[in-house]
Amino acid sequence: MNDVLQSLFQLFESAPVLVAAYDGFDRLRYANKAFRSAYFIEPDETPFWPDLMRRNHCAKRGTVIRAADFEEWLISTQSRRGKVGFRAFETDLFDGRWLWMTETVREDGWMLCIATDVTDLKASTREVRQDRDLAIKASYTDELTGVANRRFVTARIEEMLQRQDTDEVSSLGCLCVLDIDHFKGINDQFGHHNGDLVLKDFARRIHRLVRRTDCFGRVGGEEFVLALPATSLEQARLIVERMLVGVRKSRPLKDRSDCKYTFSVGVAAAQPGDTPISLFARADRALYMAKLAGRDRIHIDDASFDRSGKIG
Ligand SMILES: Nc1nc2c(ncn2[C@@H]2O[C@H](COP(=O)(O)OP(=O)(O)OP(=O)(O)O)[C@@H](O)[C@H]2O)c(=O)[nH]1
Repeated sequence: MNDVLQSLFQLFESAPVLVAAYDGFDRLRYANKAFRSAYFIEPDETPFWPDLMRRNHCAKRGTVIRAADFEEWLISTQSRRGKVGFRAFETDLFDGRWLWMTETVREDGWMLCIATDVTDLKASTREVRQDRDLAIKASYTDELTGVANRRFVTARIEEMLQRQDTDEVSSLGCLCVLDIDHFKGINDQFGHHNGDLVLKDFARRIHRLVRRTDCFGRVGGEEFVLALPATSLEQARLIVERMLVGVRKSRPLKDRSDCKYTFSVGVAAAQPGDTPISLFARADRALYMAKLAGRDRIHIDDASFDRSGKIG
């Protein structure tokens, strides 16, 4: 086996295809020579993907990013990156090359990237393919905040519910419904445009605390969901508590330091036989309880306790 691994490693190093592996935290753990050269990575470096993209973008090298605002592009891309088992797309580099990039993702979040140079391939129809990729991206993205939309998140919840390879109820995962408190009041007091900025601030803050294996998206006006596969109620509670603290500190409007906001969360643990609708209904009921109890808090669905017997 060691011989095979060694030969494989040598083949990767000499191959013209770009090969890389990222761990569940999106840290580069392996890149062959072709990959390191395309993205300007030293042999002993293991950067996080966002840092790698940011530094290459600043130096105008590596991937060409056409978005006007790099950080907004990053949030939008990260909210879908590594959340599906496999995807493939065309991308171009500052050096003029076009790559056909594939991403294969394991359940624990590790990702294998393999890219081939397709610069000379069907260049005349490239624009059509790019338009198709942009349309696919748009169909999964919430236009205002850039995070995933209802369609994308629902598909991830379905996948979470299909992973019934365990008897432990708590390890199927949890669904959280997050809703900004008194959002109508924010619109009324600060105006609709500023209300939009609050929504964007919320999406950005929550997104920072979302793990690669989780999925966060906007499903309605001021309503968001967070799917946490293979996560116990106790772990879910800890994750959401950190989000509540982060949002409490936020002052989302530059010129209005008096503008602050909170949100409430309902959490339900997935049960065997659940559908996205039944699970969402329980989390939504828990959200209602959190609102009733005074807002700016988390409420865990009572049935989730009953069935798992304990928290976690
Ligand atoms: N600025 C802005 N407002 C939106 C958007 N979508 C929905 N809204 C507003 O969000 C508000 C939601 O208000 P409600 O559902 O009454 O709830 P709330 O005021 O947040 O109160 P609680 O949820 O009970 O804490 C409504 O006034 C909507 O018009 C949007 O994209 N941008």
